[in-house]
Order: sequence, then structure tokens, then C-alpha cells
Amino acid sequence: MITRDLVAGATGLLAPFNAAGVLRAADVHAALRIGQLHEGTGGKLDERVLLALALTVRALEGGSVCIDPELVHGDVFETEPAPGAAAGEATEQSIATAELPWPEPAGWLAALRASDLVADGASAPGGRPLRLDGTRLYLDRYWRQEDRVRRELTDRWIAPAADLDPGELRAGLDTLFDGSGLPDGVPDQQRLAAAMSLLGRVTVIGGGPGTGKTTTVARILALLHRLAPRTPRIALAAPTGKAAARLEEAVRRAAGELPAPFDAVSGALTGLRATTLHTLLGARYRSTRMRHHEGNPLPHDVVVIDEMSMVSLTMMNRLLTAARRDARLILVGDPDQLASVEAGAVLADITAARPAASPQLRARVAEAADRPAAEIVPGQVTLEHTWRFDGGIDELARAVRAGDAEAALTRLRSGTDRLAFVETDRPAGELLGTALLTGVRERVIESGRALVAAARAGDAEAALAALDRHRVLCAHRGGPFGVARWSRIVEGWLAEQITDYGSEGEWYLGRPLMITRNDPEAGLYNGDTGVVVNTPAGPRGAFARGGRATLVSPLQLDATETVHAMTVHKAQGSQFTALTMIVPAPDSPLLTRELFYTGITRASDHVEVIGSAEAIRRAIERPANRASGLRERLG
Ligand SMILES: Nc1ncnc2c1ncn2[C@@H]1O[C@H](COP(=O)(O)OP(=O)(O)OP(=O)(O)O)[C@@H](O)[C@H]1O
Repeated sequence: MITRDLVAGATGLLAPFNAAGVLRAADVHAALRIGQLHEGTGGKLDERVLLALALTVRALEGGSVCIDPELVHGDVFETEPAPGAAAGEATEQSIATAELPWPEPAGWLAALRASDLVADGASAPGGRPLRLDGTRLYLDRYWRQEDRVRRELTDRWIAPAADLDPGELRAGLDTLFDGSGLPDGVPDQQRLAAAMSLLGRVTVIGGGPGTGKTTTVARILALLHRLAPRTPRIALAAPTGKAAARLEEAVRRAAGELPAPFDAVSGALTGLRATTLHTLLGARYRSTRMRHHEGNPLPHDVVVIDEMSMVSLTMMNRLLTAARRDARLILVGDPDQLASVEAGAVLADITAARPAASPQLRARVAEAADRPAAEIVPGQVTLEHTWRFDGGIDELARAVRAGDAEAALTRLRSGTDRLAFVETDRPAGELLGTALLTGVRERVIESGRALVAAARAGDAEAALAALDRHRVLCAHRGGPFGVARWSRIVEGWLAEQITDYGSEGEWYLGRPLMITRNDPEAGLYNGDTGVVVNTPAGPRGAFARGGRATLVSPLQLDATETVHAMTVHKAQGSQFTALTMIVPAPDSPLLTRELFYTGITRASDHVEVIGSAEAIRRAIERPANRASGLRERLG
């Protein structure tokens, strides 16, 4: 069912786009409000300008920071679940847009250029709601953010970081990055990443799971501790609480593995705490202003941000304006994962850009990394070699990343002990009781039993470990392939197999929880997961913090839901031993390469995919297409 949230005042071109569901009520209202202000100043608005304005507002919702009037008719628009639909039953659908009265692009652009609502070109003065840059149309606020991010990155890429002794640097790199373990002829990208991060001011270290990103970061920090004239002040952060906890743990593990003489600084690195990016920047309750900004910069000499794919344009702008110009910024992530919930695709844009290099910095990096200068792209390194054996998950991920659907399907069907493929186009409701769900049912029961046993025994750490043993991941929240349906199925299996399951009431022991609203005071963030465990004081929510369990009273847990299954979006930044990925129907607008890739790469040991070959092919062949100008503007 398509939602048509009709606006009475939508006239002209706005009306058919609103009726089709391409424009939501909020988009139309925003356009009308700005249009009325404009008419108040005596102008007469071209309906094509109003349409472009409403579409630009709408695009933000889909993650794009701008629209291109020449291309926007080809974008995929999706409905929102219908208001009033039964909870968990509604699902997003694609909207057919071919029949809509799209304005002819050349005339549309000309109308925009002539409009008083539009600042035309990068050098035009501000003060107008829209900005046209080439053929890209932005809300001016987002254009300014993108422009600031571009300037901050290019300025920082050009200037080298504070000097380190070149001889000592080379010797340190020789010890920590000796290339052992790499196949013959494979260049040591970890060494290159380290050289770049130490010599430059901003470095993006990209790579898939297990490519040694965190290990590299820990070694970079160890080198800085040894080589910098004074002990560096280091910040570790990630977009979500879960990702921050993982970063902290991974740095601690990698610090513990440092060879002599760097093991002398492991203590300093082991003591580092990671926070969310919001906390680092000083987010305040009910305020969008951060405590740290240009006028009150972060004090740190080194800022490491992990899971950068989840960082939006707005957040990147905040980070770059808050970090000192002379600080070293190390930005880590997997550019092939889903982009941020809010608009922008910052990591993917930066890693696809080829900015101009400072010849001096390039020569220094080449010398320290032992690589030809021509191979150095300023400020970015991709790690390719996978260090973790995962028996086929990595090869599946590589095929997905490369957009090779047939290779991915062959991998999935190969039947290794790490990959399982339940090939079906039927939703779970129709598969209950059949052999097709045997694998997922067994995993759910096995991990559920361990979870409940640990929770009842009051062993919070064992319960948290059991919680991450297996997870069901879906694309949608609602609908036949969604989280709500799967949660009921999982709960049914657990109730059937575990004696007295859920008998303690709302806060039953072993109840898996997910936080749905940030609570900085309790240190809990939207998407964090935990489990209810037994304590002498009664049931408590246990959450992983700094490698240990923190216990929170149910009284403090007012924004939680039970998490027997979760969306891939919510699972980003987490890792599970095993997972079952539910692939929706082929026409799902959420089905993209990034979604499928992010889903399957959340598992360390076992991936089971339930879905049709057709839907998987569709996903792999459809990369998410977020409109942004950053990639091109970075050069
Ligand atoms: N140069 C290396 N030589 C040998 N082992 C390595 C090397 N680099 C990393 N490893 C090992 O590979 C594994 C994965 O490394 P690491 O956790 O740093 O990867 P990652 O890219 O951060 O992974 P993820 O994204 O999954 O968190 C670790 O066990 C680590 O010890």
C-alpha cells in the first residue's frame, strides 16, 4: 500500500509529486513556507523552482545532500510505512516515477539560475535558501557544510604534521611493519598507512573486516608515543557506543601484542578510553551545538575515529571544525558499508577522490614507507590483505564489493562450513515448521540457552558474550521479511525450548535489549545492546563498556526494546560470531549492495543467508547512489 499524505495547499507541480508519494507532506510544507516568504518580498515563484526545493528537502531524507535536476527523475523513491498500519506490518516500497511530469532539465536549470531563491555558483553570495553548484542543487546550509569539509581536508592534506626525526621514524616502521606474513610481491599498505598518518595531518585508512586497521592504529599510536617530543594527547571515538567499545577493546588487544621496544608504551595505550563522537565533541542535551568547535577546539594531538562510514556530512563538518589544525586526524572505516543515517557519504567520497598532493609530503611518505612516490595518494590508504581466516566470508564479501553477483552466489552455494544459503523467495511466515529454517532455529536456540543460563546465574560477562553469538538481521523493520515478524518467530522458538522462558515478567532474565534513545548520563546510546541479568539487587540491564559489563537499573532504562532480531542499519558497528541475514523481496527499495555487504560482514565465523538468488543479484547490482558533490570537489 502506498502512503499518500496529501497536502491541501500543494498546487502546480507539487500536487502530482505529492500524490505519487515522491514528496511527503513535510517536503511540500517546507517548500511552501519558503515560497510564501519569497512571495512576501514581491516575487513570483516558478513552480519548477518550488518542485526543486521540495525535492532537495526530500533528498536529505534519502541521504543525498543535493539533487541534480538532470538526473533526479532516475532516483529511487520509497514510501514510508503507512501511518496507522499495524505495528511491524508496514514496509517500504518503491514508487513508480516514470509517469510524473518531470520538468525538462535544461529549462529547469535555467529557471533555477534565474530564481531569487537560488545562489548561482560557488562564488555567489549566500543568504538564499538554495545554491546551485554546476548542475547540483543544495539547500545552502548543506552546500556550506560540504564546502567547509572540502576546504578543511585540502588544507590539512597540503600541510605536513609536526616534524618527527626521519631516521627514528624509519627505524620504528622497520620494526613494527616488516612485511612478514604478506604474500610475495604484495605491498605493505599498513606501513604506508602508518607513514602517512605520522607525516600528514589527516589520513583515511580504509579496508574491509580483518584487514588490520585497528592493529595499524595501535602501532601508529605506539610510534608517536616513542617519537613525539611530548606524550601525545589521544582521542579515540566512533559514531556509536557499540563501535566505540569495540575500538577500545581492539586497541587494547593490539597494544598488548606490540613487540619490544614498543611494548614499553602498551600500558599507556591499554589505558585509553573510547567514546562516541557525540561525546568527544561535547554534545549537549537537547542542543545541536557542540561544546567543541572552532572557538573551543579539542585539546588532542591525535584524533582517531573508527567506523567512519557512519559519519554524516554534518558530523564530519563538526569534527573538522573542532579538531585543531595541527592535530593528526586518523579516520578509519570500510567505505563499502552503508553510509550514515543522516545525509552524506563522506567516507566513500573521500576514498574515491584523488586530491592533488604536496610534492614534499609525498616524497617524505614515499621515503618512510619504502614505496615509489607515484603510488602515494595523499591522505588515504586502503588495506587489502585479510589477516583473519574466515573460511569464505571474506571471499563472499569481496565478490559483493566488486559487484560480481554470480561469483557471490557461487560462493554462497559452495556449502563451506562458514557459509549457508537457504534459497527461497518465501517469507518466514510460510517457512515455519519446514526444514528450511532448521539452521537458524538451531542457532537461535543454542545461543538463547547460553544467554538465559548466564543471565539467570548472574554472570553478566558470559551473558554479553552469549548475546553476540548469533543475531538475525533484516533489511526492514516491518513487513513479511522484517524485524517485527522475525522477533516473534525467535521468541516463539525460545519460549518453546527454554523452561520458564520469560516467566519473570517485563524484565525477564536473558531478555535481549536495545537502547532506542541516547542517554549520555547513563552512557547509553541509541542502538546499544545489552541483556537483563540476575543480581542480588534484582534484575539489571548489563551493557558492555570498556571490556567489562556495566549494570543499569530498569528504572533508568525507559527507552528500550527487545532485540531478538535487528535491522542491518542498527547492527552497523557491531560484530557477531554467527548471523542469519534475511534478504527481502527483490523489489525492496532498501535492497542495495551496501546493505547486503554490511549485513554479511557483521559475522566473524558463520553467515547464513535466507533469500532468493534474484533478490541477492538485485542487491549486488544496485550500489546505493547518494548524491553529493564532495567526491568531485575534492579532486
Ligand atoms: N601485519 C599483521 N601481521 C599479522 N597479523 C596481523 C597483522 N595485522 C593485523 N593482524 C591480525 O589480524 C586480525 C585482524 O586485525 P584488526 O583487528 O586490526 O583488523 P580490523 O581491520 O581492525 O578488523 P575489523 O574491521 O573487523 O575490526 C587480528 O587478529 C590481528 O592481530
